[in-house]
Amino acid sequence: MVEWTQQERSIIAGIFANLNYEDIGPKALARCLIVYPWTQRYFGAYGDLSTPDAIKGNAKIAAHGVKVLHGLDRAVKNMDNINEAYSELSVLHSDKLHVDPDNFRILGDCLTVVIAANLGDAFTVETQCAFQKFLAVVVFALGRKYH
Ligand code: HEM
Repeated sequence: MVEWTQQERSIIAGIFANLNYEDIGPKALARCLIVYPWTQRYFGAYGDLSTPDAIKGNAKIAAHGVKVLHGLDRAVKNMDNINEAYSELSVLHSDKLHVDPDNFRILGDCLTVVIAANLGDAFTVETQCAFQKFLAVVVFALGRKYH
């Protein structure tokens, strides 16, 4: 079981309490698709992804970016039982969507970049440590139902 310090808990809660989901979610997913283009293969039904501008202006991608970010709320609200919180989403991404689980880490990295750019100096080393740990636990939980 993962142990969280009070400081880690308050940093994670603080990041999400101040997060603009409609801004950060689309930016993180768009970066993922642009910087790591093989991740586009799962979004074939989303329309034009042919250029970085097309991806950044794609409303379906933007909406899905918001949805993914809200998917992380589940972990924030269940810090002591993240595996259980993600068991259904893990099955979905593995059995139904066949998303390569390496991509979870990649998306997490893109999210880190976007949040860091947004927070500027407030994204301290302590903030990055707590957020990185949080993402590692989420990525592990999402990968649990792969077989
Ligand atoms: C932080 C990691 C991730 C979280 C929290 C997450 C969360 C979610 C959520 C909440 C949904 C909607 C499920 C539903 O409709 O019931 C979803 C669907 C989906 N996810 Fe993820 N996801 C993550 C990573 C990824 C990655 C890395 C990819 C591919 C590169 C991906 C591809 C998809 C696709 C293709 C769908 C279905 C979209 C659709 O139905 O239009 N996800 N994800």
